[in-house]
Order: sequence, then C-alpha cells, then structure tokens
Amino acid sequence: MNAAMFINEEEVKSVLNWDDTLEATETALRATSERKSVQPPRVFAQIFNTPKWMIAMPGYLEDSRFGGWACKILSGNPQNVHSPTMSANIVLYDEDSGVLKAVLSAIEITSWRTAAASAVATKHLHVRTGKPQKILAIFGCGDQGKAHANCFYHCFNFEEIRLWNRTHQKAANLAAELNNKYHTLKFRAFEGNESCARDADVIVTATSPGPVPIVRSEWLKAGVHINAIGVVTSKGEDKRYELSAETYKNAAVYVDSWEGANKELTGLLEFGAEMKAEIGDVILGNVQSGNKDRSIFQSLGMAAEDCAMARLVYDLHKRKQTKVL
Ligand SMILES: NC(=O)C1=CN([C@@H]2O[C@H](COP(=O)(O)OP(=O)(O)OC[C@H]3O[C@@H](n4cnc5c(N)ncnc54)[C@H](O)[C@@H]3O)[C@@H](O)[C@H]2O)C=CC1
Ligand SMILES: O=C([O-])C1=[NH+]CCC1
Repeated sequence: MNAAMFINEEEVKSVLNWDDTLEATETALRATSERKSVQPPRVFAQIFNTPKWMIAMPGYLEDSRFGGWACKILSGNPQNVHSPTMSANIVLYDEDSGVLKAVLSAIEITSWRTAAASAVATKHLHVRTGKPQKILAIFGCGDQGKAHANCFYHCFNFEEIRLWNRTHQKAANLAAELNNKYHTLKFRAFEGNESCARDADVIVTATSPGPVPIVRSEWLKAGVHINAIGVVTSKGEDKRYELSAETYKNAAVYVDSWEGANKELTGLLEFGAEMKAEIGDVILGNVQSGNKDRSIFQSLGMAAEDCAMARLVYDLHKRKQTKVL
C-alpha cells in the first residue's frame, strides 16, 4: 500500500484545467439527480458569537472516471483583511477500502468547481435555450468572482463582462488583469450595482451577503439567468441574501441538491420562490419549462463536486509524477 500524499495548492494549480473541471462538475451534478452520490447535509459550526465558521462536507460519488470518497473541511473568517477569508482541504479515501489516499489543498479546487457549476447551470438553463449571451455581470471580485470571470470567458462568448465590487478599486484591478491576460477589452469595472445589473443577460453574485441585497428585481431584464453563489444566512431576524425577495419571487429557482437545499434554503420559501428542480434533472432532461422566464441557480456547493475534483486532481497529479520519473 502506497503512503498517503499531500497535494499542495501549487501542485493542484499546475494540473487544473477548465475542460476536465467542467466535465467533473457536470458529472457530479448529474449523478446527484441519478442518486449516484451520497452527501448528507453538511455540518456547519459557528464559532461562538463571531463571524468565524467551520464546515465539514463528507461525500461519495459513484462514477468510473470521477468517482471518489472524500470529505472537505473548510474554515473561514469573512473579516480577514491580510489573510485569505477561507481555508479548505479535502481528505480523499480509496473508494473500495476507505484507506486514506491523499489530502489536497482545496481553495483552488473550490473556486474552480463552483465556477464550473455556475457555467454548467448557465449552459443548460440559458445558453441551450437560445437566450442571448451579450452581457455578463459579475458581482464580487474575490476568489470566486475571479474564477467565474475566467471560467465564463473560457466557456462562453459574451461581448461584455462587467465587474462590480464593494471596493471599486478591486473591480478595476481585476478588469485590468483580465484584459491584459486575454488581450481583450471585454472586462469593464462598474461603480454602481444598478448600472452593472441593468441589461445583463447573465449575472453571477459572489459576495459575502450583507443585510441589504445587492441585486434588485426591478433592475433586471426579461429572461435573465442568475447564478447566486454567496452563502445565505437565514437565522431569526438576521437574513442575508445577495438577491432581493422580489428577485426570487419572479424567477424559477434551481439548486444543486435537494438534500442541501431542504436544510439551507428553506428561507427562500418565505419569499414565495418557486423551487423548481436540481440542475442534474435539467441536464437529464427531466424538467418541463414553466411560465417564469427568469432563472436563478442558487448554488450551495456539493460534496459530490469535491469528490469528483479530488479524484480528477489526484489522478492528474499521479500521472504527472509518473511522467517526471
Ligand atoms: N456556492 C458555493 O459552492 C460556494 C460559495 N462560496 C461563497 O461565495 C462567496 C464569495 O467567496 P470568495 O470569493 O471566496 O470570498 P472573497 O472574500 O474572496 O470575496 C468576496 C468579495 O465580496 C465582497 N463583499 C464582501 N462582503 C460584501 C457585502 N456585504 N456586500 C458586497 N460585497 C461584499 C468583497 O469585497 C470581496 O471582494 C462567499 O459567500 C462564500 O461563502 C464559496 C465557495 C463555494
Ligand atoms: O461548497 C463549498 O465549499 C462552500 N459553500 C459555501 C462556503 C463553502
């Protein structure tokens, strides 16, 4: 039996690529709706009366290429300024024996698979239905916002990609970095969230939601698709969503897994949201279109995605090591 290995963030980054990530993530979403994954609701620990948190996400995914048995453990402090707001590691086990195979740094994996899940949702709910791909608006220019900008640039052909951040300079810096990287002028930083949202065909929200939503229904065009990925809070009076209640009410809402949504998204029912289907069921062609022309993918993030990604990165890393030897 080989000794378990640690795959650090640099090693993970050196093998990650969008095409495999999109395939792994789409497989996890589809397999979830085929009941080929095990992923009980994640365990969430708030650290006393602080914004600090910890999450454990155990899972198992059955698939010949992306199957895996793993648990991701995250810790976070949204108030961090000089250090990352989140740390993440995945513990990967042998699918048959349960013996430890590897521990993988999972900040990049989390960003890549979350962006890929939004891209898969956008492909099936928006692009494949023939809706326009003119303007993409991304709210939040942290790790997730940046990963979404890269992923959507890779997958789609938007004419304009708008970036908004609470601190405008961060959006301006990211726009400059991406225009430079891709030799384009498509990326534009916006000062106002309303002007950024108006006329957008597709929206991504990737912030830590505050008490006031950053996107309002009356700003949005007919047929818009939104990927809302910021973590929602619905504890007593403290309700924090990136989108306004009206935005939810006027759209069909899709989730990654009912198991997670039934625990973490019950607050959306209070807004009168129509909780339509899992993305996996859309991929499988099991969902009839309804009378709402706006769609929201309310992404929670799934253990099955992390299983698929851990297996992918482990296999690519092993292959690379064998080539070097
Ligand atoms: N759905 C999923 O699978 C996942 C969701 N997330 C969530 O995505 C969100 C973004 O994560 P990261 O990019 O890693 O965080 P980050 O800290 O790197 O970036 C967050 C960005 O949002 C902005 N922001 C923070 N609070 C804000 C507020 N109240 N209003 C407006 N803007 C605000 C900050 O200026 C920052 O640029 C978080 O809520 C995180 O929990 C993270 C990983 C996976
Ligand atoms: O799926 C995930 O890894 C997370 N969702 C919200 C915070 C982290």
